[in-house]
Amino acid sequence: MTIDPSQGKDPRESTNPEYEFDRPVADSDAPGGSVTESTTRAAQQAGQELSPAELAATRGEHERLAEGALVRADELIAGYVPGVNILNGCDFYLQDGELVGIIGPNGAGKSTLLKALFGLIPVRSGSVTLRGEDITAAPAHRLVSLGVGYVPQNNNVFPSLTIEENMQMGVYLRPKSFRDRFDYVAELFPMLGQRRRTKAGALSGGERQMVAMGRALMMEPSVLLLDEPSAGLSPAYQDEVFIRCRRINATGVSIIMVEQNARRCLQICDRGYVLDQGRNAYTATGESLMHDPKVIELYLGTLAKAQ
Ligand SMILES: Nc1ncnc2c1ncn2[C@@H]1O[C@H](COP(=O)(O)OP(=O)(O)OP(=O)(O)O)[C@@H](O)[C@H]1O
Repeated sequence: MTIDPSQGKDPRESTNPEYEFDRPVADSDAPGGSVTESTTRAAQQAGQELSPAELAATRGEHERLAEGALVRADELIAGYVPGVNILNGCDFYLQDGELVGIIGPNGAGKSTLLKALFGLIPVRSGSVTLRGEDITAAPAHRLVSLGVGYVPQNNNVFPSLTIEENMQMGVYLRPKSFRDRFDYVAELFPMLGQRRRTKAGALSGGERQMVAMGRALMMEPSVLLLDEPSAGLSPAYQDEVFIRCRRINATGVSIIMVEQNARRCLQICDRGYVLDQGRNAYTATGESLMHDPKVIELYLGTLAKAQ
C-alpha cells in the first residue's frame, strides 16, 4: 500500500516551527457554518455555570452540528470514584475527516473524555455513538474491530519487543495484513522501517510515540484517539508529532487529539473543544479559538498573548 505524496501536503502543515499558516481560516470553514457568535457568547461564560436557557441553546447547537457525525457523545457523565463525576454532561462530535483537538486546564477531564469514548471508564449516563451505532462502554477489542484506534499517553509500547513485534501486536486481529499495513506505517514513520529490529525500550520518548501511533494505525482505523501525543517530548519532536498527525489525517483518518500544548494543537486542528470542569465550554475552528481573547486569557496564557 502506498501513500499519495500529494496527500501528505496540507496547507496547514508548515516547516515553520511556529506553524504560521498562509491560509486565512474563515468561520464558515467550521463544519456546520459560522461559530463566531456562539464562540464569543460561550467564551464570555467560560468558568461560569450556564443557566437552563443557555444550556438548552448550547445543546440545540450541538444537536444541529453533530448530525451525521462519525463519533458523537451526548451528555456524558462519567468518573472514576463512586459519587464523583469528572465528566459533567459533556457533548462532543467528530465529523468524518476532521482533526479535532481538545484543550483545557489541568484536571478538566480531557483524558477522561477520551477514555469514556473508548469505553475505558464507566459511563454513568449519556451515550457514545460511532456512525450512529451505540458504542457506549463497548469493549476495546470491539472498538478496534470497528475501526477505532486509541493511543494512551503513557505505557503505550511493549518495551521488551522490537518495533516490528510491536507492529505485529497492533494487527493481531488481522495478521495477514501485516506486510501491507507495515509498509503504510513505515511510509508515514520511516524510522519504524529502518529500525524495525530495535527494541522499543531502547527508543527515545519521541520515537516511542511514533511506535505507539504506528501500532494503532496497523489496524487501519478510521478514527484515532490520541492522548497528549506531544507530552514529554522535546520541541523538535513535538513538531514532528504534530506534522505526522496532519499527514495521518490527510490519508483519511479522522483524529481526536487531547493536548496540553494548546497553541500548537489549535494551529493544526480543524476544530477545537475547550473543556472546562468536565463540560465542553465551547467549540469552534482552531483558528477562531486561537484568536479568541477569552481563550487566550484563560487557556493559552501570557506566551500566546505575546505572540
Ligand atoms: N484513575 C483515576 N482515578 C481517580 N481519579 C482520576 C483518575 N484519573 C484521573 N482522575 C481525576 O480526574 C480528573 C480529570 O483528570 P484528567 O486526566 O481527565 O484531566 P485532564 O484534563 O486530562 O488533565 P491533565 O492535562 O492534567 O492530564 C482529575 O481530577 C484527576 O485527578
